[in-house]
This record gives sequence, C-alpha cells and structure tokens, in this order.
Amino acid sequence: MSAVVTVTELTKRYRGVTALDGVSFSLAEHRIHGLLGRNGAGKTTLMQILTAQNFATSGEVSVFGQHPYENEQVLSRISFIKESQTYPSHLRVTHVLRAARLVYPGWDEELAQRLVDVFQLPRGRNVRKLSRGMLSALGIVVGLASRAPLTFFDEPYLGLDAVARQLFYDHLLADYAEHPRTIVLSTHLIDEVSDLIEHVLLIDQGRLLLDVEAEALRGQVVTVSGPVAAVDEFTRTGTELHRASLGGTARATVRGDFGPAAHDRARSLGLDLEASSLQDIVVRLTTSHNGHAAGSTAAADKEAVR
Ligand SMILES: Nc1ncnc2c1ncn2[C@@H]1O[C@H](COP(=O)(O)OP(=O)(O)OP(=O)(O)O)[C@@H](O)[C@H]1O
Repeated sequence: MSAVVTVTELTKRYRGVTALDGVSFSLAEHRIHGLLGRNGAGKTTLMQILTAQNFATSGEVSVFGQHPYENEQVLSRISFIKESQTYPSHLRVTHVLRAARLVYPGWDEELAQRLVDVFQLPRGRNVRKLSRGMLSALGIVVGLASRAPLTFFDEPYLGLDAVARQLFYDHLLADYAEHPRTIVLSTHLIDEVSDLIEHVLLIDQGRLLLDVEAEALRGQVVTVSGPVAAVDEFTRTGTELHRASLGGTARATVRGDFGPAAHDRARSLGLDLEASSLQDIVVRLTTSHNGHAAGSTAAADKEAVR
C-alpha cells in the first residue's frame, strides 16, 4: 500500500514549547487513521503542518510525494475540518456549500444535499446564527462531501449531540466504503471511534508513542485480575502499564504478546483476562506517571507493537 503522507524527524518549537519532537511516520493510502493524544499533545500542530497552515522548525514532510507549501496540486486534494471552523459572517449555509463545491474537485453535491437533510441544517440560515452543533455539522458535511483523497477531521464535533455524532460515524463509514480515501480523525472520544479506526497514531508531549494497526494493538494489551501473587506471576511476561490493588486482589493492565497460550496461562493461574479497550490503552500509556516511562521507550514501544 503506498504512502500518502511521509513525515521524517518532524519538530515544531514554539517559543518555549516543543509541540512536536522528532516525529516520523507515514500514512498508508485508503485507511482511517486515529490521531490520538491528550490535550496539548501536538495533534493540531501536526495536521496544520501537513496542510501547509503552519511551518515545521525542522524535519521533512511529503504529501502525495510533494511538499505541501503553496502547492495547489497537493492542497486541492486535502480537506481539513477543524473544531473551530469559522466562515465569513455574511454567508448562509447554501453559500458555504457553493464555495466548497468550487474548491474541491471531488465534491459530491448530491451527497452534500443529503447530509444537509440528515443533519437538519437550515439551508437559508446565516452561519452566524447556527448553533454550535449545527456549525460542526456543516463542517462535517463539507468534509464528507468534498471526497478529498486526504481528509483531516480535527475534533470535528464540538457541540454535536450523541445522535448527530453517530450519524457522522455512520455516514463516514458508508461513504468511505464506497469511495475509499485516506482519513485522519483526531478525537478524544476514543470509545466512540474505536471500531472505526484502522490505524492508531498516539502522540504524547510531541512524541509518537504508537504507530500501529488497531487490530494488532487490540491483542497486545490485556487486563488481568485476581489474586495478587497470580497477577505478579502473569505480569512478568509483559510490561505492566497500570495496577490497582484491593486487599489480596489486583487488577493490572499489561502489554506484551498475548496469544491463546497467554489466555490459557491466565486461566491456569486463576485470573480473569480481558482485552483492554483502545481508550484504556491510550489512558494507560499517556497518564503522567507512565508518561515518562512510555515516552523514554517510545522507539521500543513502537517496535513492540509492529
Ligand atoms: N501558536 C502557538 N504558540 C505557542 N504555543 C503553541 C501554539 N500553538 C500550539 N502551541 C502549543 O503546542 C502544544 C501542542 O498544541 P496542539 O494544539 O498541537 O495540541 P493538541 O494535541 O491539538 O491539543 P488538543 O487536544 O487540546 O486540541 C501545546 O503545548 C500548545 O500550547
């Protein structure tokens, strides 16, 4: 599968803040990538650089094989939907859609109109008068109907209710299935998107902690619970990410190579074993007391999950 984006040793420093610290990865074509990480991890900065809205301090960025800066050929193939999307205040919903139709070569007007109905957007209303959720829905309509070969959604659903968010996921998946493209979805609602994401990029304090297929990751982090001695015994086979103890029992999240044999072993030790959710994995890898350990072994971690 060819790479749509290649990033090599990308560093971005603001005055006194290192937002990205030597990040390297590539994005495979036709996949849904989850770009995850805590507040301030560097996700937006990364997407801004990939879409030529920000400059790197050092490192290389290649998008569709070229540098994106002032490169119309590249930028016309990118859609970037931001949390705080703003539009000129005199525009109505229909004007925004008309403008998007002119900008994106792959624009699908029929899809746009259908999505406007799905999200119940008032076509004639001025964008200034839209509710916060409606404004997010408008961004989602533009992001999906643009059918851009590389589409970034940066927390696109501020103010959207649970029903509207589910509509977004459903329509994203349905349209992606019919028109495969490369999607990067940055979100804090990890549980909601965990079934959607095919590849996980996890950033913490500007460093890449995970660059892994979601499916591979699922089998590599488990939570075991039972008698402390048995938990101690089991966790020796992997890296313990977190533990909670109560009396003589413990519950530990462990990272390692957990095939069927590990399940048998847990059972023989009298332990309950369950695969950790993507949200749990992200929380455990990025919580502050693990943050340093995880960060200092980022390269080893990346290797371990490949
Ligand atoms: N223009 C700027 N000037 C100075 N510091 C900045 C600037 N933009 C971002 N930063 C800092 O860079 C770091 C990364 O910010 P960024 O917005 O990329 O994080 P994020 O992962 O998108 O966070 P969130 O999930 O909260 O949106 C933060 O410490 C932020 O304060």
